[in-house]
Order: sequence, then structure tokens, then C-alpha cells
Amino acid sequence: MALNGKIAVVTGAAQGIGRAITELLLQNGAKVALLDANKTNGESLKEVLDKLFGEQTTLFLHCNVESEEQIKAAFQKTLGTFGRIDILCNNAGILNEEEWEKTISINLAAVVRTTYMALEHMNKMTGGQGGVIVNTASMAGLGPLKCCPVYTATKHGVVGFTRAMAAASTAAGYGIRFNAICPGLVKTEMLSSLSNKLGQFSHLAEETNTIIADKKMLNVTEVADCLLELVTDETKNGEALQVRCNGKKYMTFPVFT
Ligand SMILES: NC(=O)C1=CN([C@@H]2O[C@H](COP(=O)(O)OP(=O)(O)OC[C@H]3O[C@@H](n4cnc5c(N)ncnc54)[C@H](O)[C@@H]3O)[C@@H](O)[C@H]2O)C=CC1
Ligand SMILES: CCCCCC(=O)/C=C/[C@H]1[C@H](O)CC(=O)[C@@H]1CCCCCCC(=O)O
Repeated sequence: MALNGKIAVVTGAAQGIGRAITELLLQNGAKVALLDANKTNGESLKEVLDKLFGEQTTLFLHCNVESEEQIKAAFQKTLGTFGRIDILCNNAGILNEEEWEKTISINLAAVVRTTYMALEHMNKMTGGQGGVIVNTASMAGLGPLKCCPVYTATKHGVVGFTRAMAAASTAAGYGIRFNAICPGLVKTEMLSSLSNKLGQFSHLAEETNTIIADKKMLNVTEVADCLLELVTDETKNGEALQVRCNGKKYMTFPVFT
């Protein structure tokens, strides 16, 4: 899939992995609607991107993905400005075991909500033109992180939802590919404030911080490069791509017969 002229929506686009995804999509000729709950960061990133790529190539839309109304408004604004949606990157996420219901709401429920809303515009069965949806899961979507069981559950949920949607799309002819990216530790703000987000697992904070301090971390650009492969390679559907410092790997899962 060539990206030139394609229209992408990226959630959690104002910083970290979402910002890197946005910049890479723009570098490859796509136009991007940046959705983020952080207005200050979103607006200042928009100013930077205007200088690099031109004002007409991006929209910043202040949007909390927990709100159905705000997502709906963001999609309407994107369609009104760019005319279509070809790519959705569900990337917004938090790690907060204390506020575990909010973690489920943002990391999993919002991915489902945003995906279903995007389908209304992208699904070939209902007049859309198809496209690709890539969800940012985590290695915590493939195996357990003992310091954050709820975060682990949400990311397993994202991997399962992505794979089931890919199968549903193939069966029903939506013309939409669904893939998940599963990075290991990435240098972003999410990990810098981890210790006070572990709630009842805060006794594991010291051990967790030691692991993080000892591990080589991925750069956001390495994650974005792999995500781009899932967007552009039309053979990839229903994939979970693990990305670690020592390389990337497409995961295999048991097959139901
Ligand atoms: N940093 C890491 O080591 C890893 C992160 N991930 C996942 O990558 C994704 C991005 O994380 P990072 O870039 O590291 O985090 P980050 O904290 O640097 O950026 C997250 C962005 O999402 C936005 N956001 C948070 N809640 C939102 C909401 N309700 N509505 C709209 N926007 C919201 C924030 O304002 C922020 O701009 C998350 O889904 C995270 O779980 C996955 C694997 C590893
Ligand atoms: C949330 C960060 C917890 C880090 C502590 C931990 O348990 C690390 C586990 C690593 C293990 O040593 C080998 C790995 O590759 C693990 C990395 C796990 C990826 C964490 C993804 C973090 C995220 O999604 O934010």
C-alpha cells in the first residue's frame, strides 16, 4: 500500500510512539489527523509539523478516546477536512494499576470503540474504501508482566481483538487489514513515572526499575518503522509483530480446527 495521499488517524499522537508514527506517515506522503487528550503537547507538535510538512498535511484534534462523542467529532472533522480515512492507528495508552478501570477504558474499550467507529467509514460492505488498522499492543500482550496484571490483560485483549477482527474482516469482505505491534521497553514518558503507578504491586517497583535500568530500550523510531511495515505490506493481516532491541518477529499462535 503506497502512502502518498492516504489519510491516517493516529490516537495518542502528541508524544512518544504516537508522535514517531505520525512523523513517519507524513514523511511517506500521508496526511494525518492527530488525536490526543493533551492539548498543549498536541498544539505545539502541530506547529512543529506545519513547518516541516506544511499546514495542510495535519490536523490536531483534542480528543479523549474514552469519549464516544469526542471520537465521533474527531472523525467528522477528519472526513470534513481530508474526505476519507484509510489508516487508523489505535495507539493511545496508559499504564496505571491504581486506576485500573481507567487503564481498561483507555487501553482496551477505547480501541474497540474507535475501531467500530472507523469501520462505519472504512468498511467496503457499507460503502467505504477499505484500508488498514494497526493497534499498539505490547510484549505485555504476549506474556505476563507481574508488576502490572491489568495492563497485561488490556494488551492481551488488544492482540485478541485485532486477530479476531482480521478474521471477521476476511470472512465478511470489509477490505480492512488489522494488525498489532508488540514492542518491548521503549524510551518514552510512560516508563519514567512507573513507580507510583503500580498500585497494590508497588512492592515490585524497585525490582521493575532495576530491570528497566539494566535493559537496552527501543527508540520510538524503531517501533514506528515496524508499524509502517504492517501498514504498507498488504500481505500482513491478523499479525502480532513483536519488536525488541535484538530484532522483530511475527508471532505464531495455536490454530483452531
Ligand atoms: N513505552 C513503552 O515501553 C511501551 C509502550 N507501549 C504502548 O505504546 C502506546 C504509546 O505509549 P508511549 O508512547 O510509550 O506513551 P506516552 O505516555 O509517551 O504517550 C501516550 C500518549 O497518549 C495520550 N493519551 C493518553 N490517554 C489518552 C486518552 N484517553 N485519549 C487520548 N490520548 C490519550 C497521551 O496524552 C500521550 O500523548 C501505549 O498504548 C503503550 O501502552 C507498548 C509497549 C512498550
Ligand atoms: C512495564 C514495564 C515493566 C518492566 C519490567 C519487566 O518485567 C520487564 C520485563 C522484560 C524482561 O526482562 C524481558 C523482556 O523483554 C521484558 C520486557 C517487557 C516489555 C514491557 C512492555 C512495557 C509496556 O508495554 O509499556
